[in-house]
Amino acid sequence: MDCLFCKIINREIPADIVYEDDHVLAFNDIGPQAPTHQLIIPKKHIATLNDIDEADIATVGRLQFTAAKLAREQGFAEDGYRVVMNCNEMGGQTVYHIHMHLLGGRAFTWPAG
Ligand SMILES: CCNS(=O)(=O)OC[C@H]1O[C@@H](n2cnc3c(N)ncnc32)[C@H](O)[C@@H]1O
Repeated sequence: MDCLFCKIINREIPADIVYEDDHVLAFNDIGPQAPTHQLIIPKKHIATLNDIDEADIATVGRLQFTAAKLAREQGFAEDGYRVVMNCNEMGGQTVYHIHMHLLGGRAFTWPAG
């Protein structure tokens, strides 16, 4: 699979991993946009949000559950944080393995750019 994030899951490419379980991996983003910027990805390769099917519902929910867990563990759950998932070109997606951005440690504006 020529997928950057699958290569990280398989440890073919290094990453600063902050969480892992049977279904989900989380690691620090290489180009952080906040004091904390981590990516939470399913171990199952799903290219975009449009490719999610009924069988993936629990897995996608695990991304959000993990985001809240990481926010609590890193001390910004109560202050507040941003989670973002981008879909396809106009959504800004550049890595075609779905992932939830967890951004914390600063205030975020709305609407997002
Ligand atoms: C523009 C948003 N595009 S995106 O929503 O598709 O997000 C992709 C994210 O992956 C990050 N990224 C790319 N390569 C690596 C890597 N090797 N390790 C960690 N993070 C990476 C980018 O910095 C980017 O924030």
